[in-house]
Amino acid sequence: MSLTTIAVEHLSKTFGHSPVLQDVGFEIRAGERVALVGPSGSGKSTLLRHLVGLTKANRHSDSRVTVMDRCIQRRGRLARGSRAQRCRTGYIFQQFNLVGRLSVMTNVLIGRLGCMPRWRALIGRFTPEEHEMALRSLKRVGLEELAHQRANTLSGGQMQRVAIARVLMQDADIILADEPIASLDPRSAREVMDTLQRINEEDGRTIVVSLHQVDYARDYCQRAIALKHGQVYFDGPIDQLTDIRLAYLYANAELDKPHESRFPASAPTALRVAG
Ligand SMILES: Nc1ncnc2c1ncn2[C@@H]1O[C@H](COP(=O)(O)OP(=O)(O)OP(=O)(O)O)[C@@H](O)[C@H]1O
Repeated sequence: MSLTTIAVEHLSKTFGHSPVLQDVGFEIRAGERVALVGPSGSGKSTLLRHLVGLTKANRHSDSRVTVMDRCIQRRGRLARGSRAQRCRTGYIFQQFNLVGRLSVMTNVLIGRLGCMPRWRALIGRFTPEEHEMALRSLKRVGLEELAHQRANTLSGGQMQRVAIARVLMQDADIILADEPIASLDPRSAREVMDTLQRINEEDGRTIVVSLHQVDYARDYCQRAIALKHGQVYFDGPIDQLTDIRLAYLYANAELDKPHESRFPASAPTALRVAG
């Protein structure tokens, strides 16, 4: 397997008459911790959804999304087997998406459904090994003591950590987190980011996390990909996403011109900085 774990080429997406992503391209290596930043509406969620085939690119574009050497979609068509591939990519949402009336343990076990034989998934029968695995996952996010509590009795931060434990059940090599801390208080947000960082460092799982709060990106990620108006505005080490670049990222203006490209420039204003 190559070191590149996610490759996006010429990705364009238009909703109605609104271009949301325009010729986006980048590569992410296995084990990286990448922050996806940019103003509201710049296309962060749309981009993440393309990586798992939940959204398809424009048909007429020459786009391609490859994850762990397997094509997910090409020219706006899902590749055969892309659903199975989804199992290897965990997805965490801002709103946790837990089933509130079920126990924490059952919510975590649900993460295993996509990897089980269909008949067993249909009747929801989990093996003792899967129960053990769920307990281990809960332990890793520091919530094993809450295993039998109903999910809707947890705090937001705890719910998000349960969502991370659920992703661990997939044994996914890649975790995509779409604004996982947007609705959390600062302390819970740190706990969630600490958990993601620990999983990245201990397991080498690749983490791509979209964030509104750039301070968290600076504290927890090595690299930033910044989107502006659906184009890659910056791609490089997080410490080079300077205050002035951030000011321009969030302002209605352009500062940087392409230079020192590590990958083919995907947009006329993209700044790519070699790590
Ligand atoms: N299914 C859809 N149909 C139509 N428009 C959509 C759809 N999904 C997203 N959009 C539009 O695409 C644009 C980008 O949305 P997206 O959610 O990807 O941005 P974002 O950068 O994640 O924003 P935020 O940070 O506010 O979540 C927005 O204008 C949004 O309204």
